[in-house]
Formats: sequence, C-alpha cells, structure tokens
Amino acid sequence: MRDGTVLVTGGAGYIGSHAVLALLDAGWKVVVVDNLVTGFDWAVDKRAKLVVANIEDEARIRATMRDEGVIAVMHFAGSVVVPESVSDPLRYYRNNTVASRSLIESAVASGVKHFIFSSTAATYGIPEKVPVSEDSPKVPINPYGMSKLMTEFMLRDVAAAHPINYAALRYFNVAGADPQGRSGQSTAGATHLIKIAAEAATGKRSSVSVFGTDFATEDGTGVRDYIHVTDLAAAHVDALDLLIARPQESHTMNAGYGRGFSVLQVLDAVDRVTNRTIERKLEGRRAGDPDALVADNSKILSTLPWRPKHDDLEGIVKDALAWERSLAERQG
Ligand SMILES: NC(=O)c1ccc[n+]([C@@H]2O[C@H](COP(=O)([O-])OP(=O)(O)OC[C@H]3O[C@@H](n4cnc5c(N)ncnc54)[C@H](O)[C@@H]3O)[C@@H](O)[C@H]2O)c1
Ligand SMILES: O=c1ccn([C@@H]2O[C@H](COP(=O)(O)OP(=O)(O)O[C@H]3O[C@H](CO)[C@H](O)[C@H](O)[C@H]3O)[C@@H](O)[C@H]2O)c(=O)[nH]1
Repeated sequence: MRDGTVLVTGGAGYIGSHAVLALLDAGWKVVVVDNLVTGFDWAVDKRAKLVVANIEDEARIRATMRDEGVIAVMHFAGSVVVPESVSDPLRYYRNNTVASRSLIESAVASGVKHFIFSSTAATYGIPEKVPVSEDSPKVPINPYGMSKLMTEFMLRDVAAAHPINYAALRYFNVAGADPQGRSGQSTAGATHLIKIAAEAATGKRSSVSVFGTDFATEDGTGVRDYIHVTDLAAAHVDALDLLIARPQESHTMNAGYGRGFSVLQVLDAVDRVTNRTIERKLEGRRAGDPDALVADNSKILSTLPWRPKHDDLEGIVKDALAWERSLAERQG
C-alpha cells in the first residue's frame, strides 16, 4: 500500500472510474468525490471510498482532504459536452473553471502537494499543424476548451506561488473500456463516435451519422487520435509518481498515440469486429469540427515511463463493444 490517499474528483464518471481502478491496482488508497450528475455510484470500485458531494463544497472537500490524509488530487469532475458549452457557456465556466478554482484553493489550504488535471486537445482549437505539440497556439473555439485552458492557467500560477506541483494532461479522443470489464462509458446520450458506433452495433441505434465527407483528409472524413481509456488512466498513475519524485516540476502533456483514424476507418473497424455492416448516414459537418486532430506525443513519451499497451483500434472497439453489451444486460 502506498503512503497517503489520492482524491479523485469525477471518479464515478467514465475516465475517472478507470483512473480509480488504475490507482487501486497500483496500491493507492482512493477517495472519490462526485456529485453523480453524469456519473454512477456503481461505477466506483468498492475498494475506494465515495463521497457524494460537489467539488465546490469547500467545507466537505477540506474535511475529506484532512480526514483521509489526501496527498494528491486527480481532477476529472466537469462538464464535457462541447455543443452544450456553446449554448450554455456560463454553466461551463461555472462547473469547469469556477469549481476548479474552488477545488484548487481547497487543495492548497489543506496542504495537498500534487494535482493532476484532465485537460483536453480542445484547448488547441483548430490546429495549424498536425500532429499538434504542446507549444502550439492555444485558441479554443468553444467555451468548453476555454474553460479548461483557464484552469491550466490557474494551476500554472498557483504552482508558482504555493508548494504544490501539477500535471495537466491534454486528452485526445478517449475511447474503449476496462479490458477486465470493470468499467466503461455509461453516460446516456453519448456523442462520442466509438460509443455511438458501439450502440449501433448492439442494436441501441439503427445507424451512425458520418458528420462531413469533405474534410481535407484522405477519405474526406474527420481524423482523430483515439486513446484507450486504460492507457490514459495508466498515464495518470505515472504522472503522479513523477510529481512526487520531482516536487519542483510541473508538466503539461498531450495524451494521445500520435496516429489518427478517420470516421470511416473507425466504422470499418467496428464492422470487422462484429462481422456486420452498420448503416452509415452521410451528413453535413458538425459546427467547429477540425479536419484532423492528432497528438504529437513525444513529450509524454520522454517525460514518463508510460508506454501505450492498448493502442490498437480493433482492440479499443472490442473493449467498447464488450462494455456496451454488459451495460445492456445491466440496464435490462
Ligand atoms: N471523454 C473525452 O473524450 C475527454 C476528452 C478530453 C478531456 N476530457 C475530460 O476528462 C474528464 C472526465 O470526462 P468523462 O468523459 O469521464 O466525463 P463524465 O461525465 O463521465 O465524468 C465526469 C464526472 O464528474 C462528475 N461531476 C461533474 N461535475 C461535478 C462537480 N461539480 N462536483 C463533483 N462531481 C462532478 C460527474 O458526475 C461525473 O461522474 C472531464 O474533465 C473532461 O473534460 C474528456
Ligand atoms: O455520430 C458521430 C459522432 C462523431 N463523428 C465524427 O467523429 C469524430 C470524433 O468525434 P467525437 O464527438 O467522438 O469527438 P471530438 O473529436 O468531437 O471531441 C472529443 O475530443 C475533444 C478533444 O479533441 C474534446 O476533448 C471533446 O470533449 C471530445 O468530445 C469527428 O470527426 C466527428 O465529426 C461522426 O461522424 N458521427
């Protein structure tokens, strides 16, 4: 067992629940803080403690940090739907930026030494150059990306002023599910391509829309860097070890594989795995979708011992499908 407890905000959600598994498997004690707006209490592994609270509830957060001996925070809690951030920006600045400010203040006041933050490739907006490196211009094209970039700025300034260091991981497209079937993407009303394709493959949807066929890519459909959620969770555990080993340093790193697949390549992979053909509806572009978004991942590879173990598109699809099937059984 490691010394100290890790507080995981949003640990009842998709990515957070996988980080909880990775931390527990690595011997950490874990306390989850989640208000269950989009998460599920059953998604939290029983070895972890669940505190149902808003991260803005400073009294409860500080009491939890003190009582549980929290040495590090992994901060996944937030609002994640890009179009919703466009129609309701203040909600995103509240739940992503303002709530993060409150959590960071609680951490500093409670003497928490390390902070790991879920940032996003959406901080880059429409990149000038692909693969996109960390020092590329950060020009978010929606309030979601901006709300996350503002939190990165807060962390930078707070780490300069207080004895706390941080890692901000800019996730690319997170997909797949725990290969042992312990968690997966469970949120209803999904918008993510691989989740939607898995729903179509298991009969929850009749077809998949392909949003745009005139992008500047080889087959005209959007290209993305899909990273397996279990690899992403492992990167957080490695980032925590680094923050502990080198308390004077903080790091902002892309979390992706450095290779992209088009929408049609993803749907082809689903068809191969299921040995069926999902109906595709070719439609117009969604607002604000870049042609291609692929990580330059040289920084994370040179900074952490982390190496991808699940970077195979068909494997990601298989794990997503297996979870979708078990979710269907769970929901009857
Ligand atoms: N899914 C992706 O592709 C992706 C990509 C880049 C970044 N991210 C970031 O990763 C993080 C996790 O995303 P996810 O896909 O797992 O989403 P999710 O909705 O499954 O998880 C978010 C969790 O946070 C909880 N939560 C939200 N607001 C809260 C609050 N104020 N107090 C306490 N709990 C709260 C929710 O109940 C939920 O369990 C988010 O910060 C998101 O911005 C996700
Ligand atoms: O039904 C669908 C859903 C998606 N797509 C396409 O599939 C690709 C991936 O779309 P997703 O919605 O799965 O993901 P995004 O790339 O739009 O965005 C994701 O990654 C971003 C970072 O790059 C943000 O973090 C954001 O939170 C997260 O949703 C895009 O080309 C999109 O147009 C379709 O064709 N049909």
